[in-house]
Amino acid sequence: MATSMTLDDGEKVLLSTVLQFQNKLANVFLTATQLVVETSIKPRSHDSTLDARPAPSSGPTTTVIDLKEVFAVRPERRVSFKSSRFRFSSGKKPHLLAEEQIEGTNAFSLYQIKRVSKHRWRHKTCLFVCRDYGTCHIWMNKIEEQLKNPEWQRPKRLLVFVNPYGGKKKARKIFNDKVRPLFELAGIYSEVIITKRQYHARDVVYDYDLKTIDGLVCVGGDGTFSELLNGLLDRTNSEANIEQTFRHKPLSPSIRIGIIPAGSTDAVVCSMVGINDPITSALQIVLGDSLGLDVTALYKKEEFLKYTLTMSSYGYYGDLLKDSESLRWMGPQRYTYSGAKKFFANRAYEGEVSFLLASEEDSHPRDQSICYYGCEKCRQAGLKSQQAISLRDVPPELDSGAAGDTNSPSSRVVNTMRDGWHRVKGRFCAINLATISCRCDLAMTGMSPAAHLGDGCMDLILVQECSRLQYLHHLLRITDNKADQFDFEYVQVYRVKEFSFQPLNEPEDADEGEGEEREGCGSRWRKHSRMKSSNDSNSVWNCDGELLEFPTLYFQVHCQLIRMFGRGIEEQSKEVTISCPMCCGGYDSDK
Ligand SMILES: Nc1ncnc2c1ncn2[C@@H]1O[C@H](COP(=O)(O)OP(=O)(O)OP(=O)(O)O)[C@@H](O)[C@H]1O
Repeated sequence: MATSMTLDDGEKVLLSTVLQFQNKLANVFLTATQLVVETSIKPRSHDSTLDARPAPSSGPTTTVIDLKEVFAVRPERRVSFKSSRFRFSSGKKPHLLAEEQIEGTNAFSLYQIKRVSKHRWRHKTCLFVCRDYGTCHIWMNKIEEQLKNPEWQRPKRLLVFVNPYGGKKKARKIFNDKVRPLFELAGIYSEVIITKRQYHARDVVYDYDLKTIDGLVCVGGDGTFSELLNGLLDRTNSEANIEQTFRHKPLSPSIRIGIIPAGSTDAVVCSMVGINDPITSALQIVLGDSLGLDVTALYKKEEFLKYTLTMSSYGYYGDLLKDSESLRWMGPQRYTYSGAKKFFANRAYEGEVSFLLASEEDSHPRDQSICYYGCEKCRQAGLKSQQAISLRDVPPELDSGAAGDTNSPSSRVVNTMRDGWHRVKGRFCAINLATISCRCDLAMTGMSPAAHLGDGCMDLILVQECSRLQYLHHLLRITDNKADQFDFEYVQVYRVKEFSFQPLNEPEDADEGEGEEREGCGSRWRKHSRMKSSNDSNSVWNCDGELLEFPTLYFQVHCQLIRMFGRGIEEQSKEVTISCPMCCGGYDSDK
């Protein structure tokens, strides 16, 4: 069975035999990355070992299975090898008529990803029947060996946090019914922690022996993920003696994080996968793909507060969050209710935003280039940030004088300062800063549809004071997949690297000396949600769904600081809906 032949594409054949596939005899060739099945063949009658014929050329009878998308190989019940006696029992599932005269099985199934509509993944099984037990054993072992390809970095041990409190409170069920079976099938051991309180996940991450696991998984919403992210980054910095001072350079953790959506918004998952579907996310973790995500460091003036990843908003979304906090009993509906309430209030807040524009080559939020799987912009940015890691530019001089106006619309003044910083003074209904596109059920293309996952930039969206009707137009466009939500005179959007906001009336610090401090930790971890420094003329910040009640903040984005399990959004046109009753119908993971 072992062979020295190669396929047409030059891949070395590791194993080749005649097997039974879809009730037909087939030449099957295994390489390090593929299983090539050539059907419509007759075995040579004189060949008692049923060794395969020469390498197949691709044609209509050739099926290529990409092993990168296979996550398990499992024995099946024994089946007659003779194709005339190979029959299915009733129904879709290929339960086979067993012939159990010889001990051990002669059949195995491959568990492979299948793409269904709208970025949704499921899995299918492909059954192969061998002539005898020995052949089956050799095939299964050899395939398992290839699935352990170290380049694919598939996790074997995971620490899983399940938040039973977030979203519709279904995280536990989602994990047990939909995720755990897939992890077990893929041979992944998972230690499960059900979170008991706020910051439980963060505290565990801080103390856990991370060397014993290949990744962290959060079954929850953006808030739970944010806790893991912050715990992990704080710990990584602390262990590397990096002080989280103003504009510090955080170190990238070596461990990856995966998210199974079970929250209210699930913006991180939607932006990474294109859909909030627990099975799809579980399958992406199982396959071990990696994705670098930008992370934004957030400072209160010069004091480091935390890292954020989705959206930080002042004005409308800040007020909305504040109002919805006491309505958690309503579940995700609370956001719709508070959203309507704050829309009718139609408040605007006065202040000054300063930002450092991304360079031209970093693209623009309205260039309509969507961040898809294999995104070239993110790849280039990742390379660039690796090279430039030690060549950080000088800190901004926020107080330096204005050097001139750029494209200043009548309603405001945009000043460019000597060091490339821009400044806009005005009254704003909303100031939104999106590190990633922030897709969710209500806004399927996201708050900033062309934002990238790992280009080292944030999209700054400024909505100037406007009428209710005008604001409604803008909001409706966000929920409309095809319309441009930035195409209004009162909306400006910029791609930026750094950003700061100063309200017109700086409130006095009410939280000096308050807040929780974590001992033995490089950084100070405060309970920011308790921090209050607002007054009536100011709004509050909604940072990744957490309320920060003082307005003067500074943000700096770090290119691909965290590595996630996932592959990014696949372009719809490349997705294929596979419907194969012979081998795919039986073991759908969504059953
Ligand atoms: N057992 C628990 N009891 C109370 N709060 C908890 C518990 N476990 C975790 N939490 C907290 O629940 C908060 C909300 O969780 P999460 O973000 O996952 O859900 P969500 O807010 O509904 O979803 P999203 O953030 O996507 O809108 C987190 O900040 C987390 O600290």
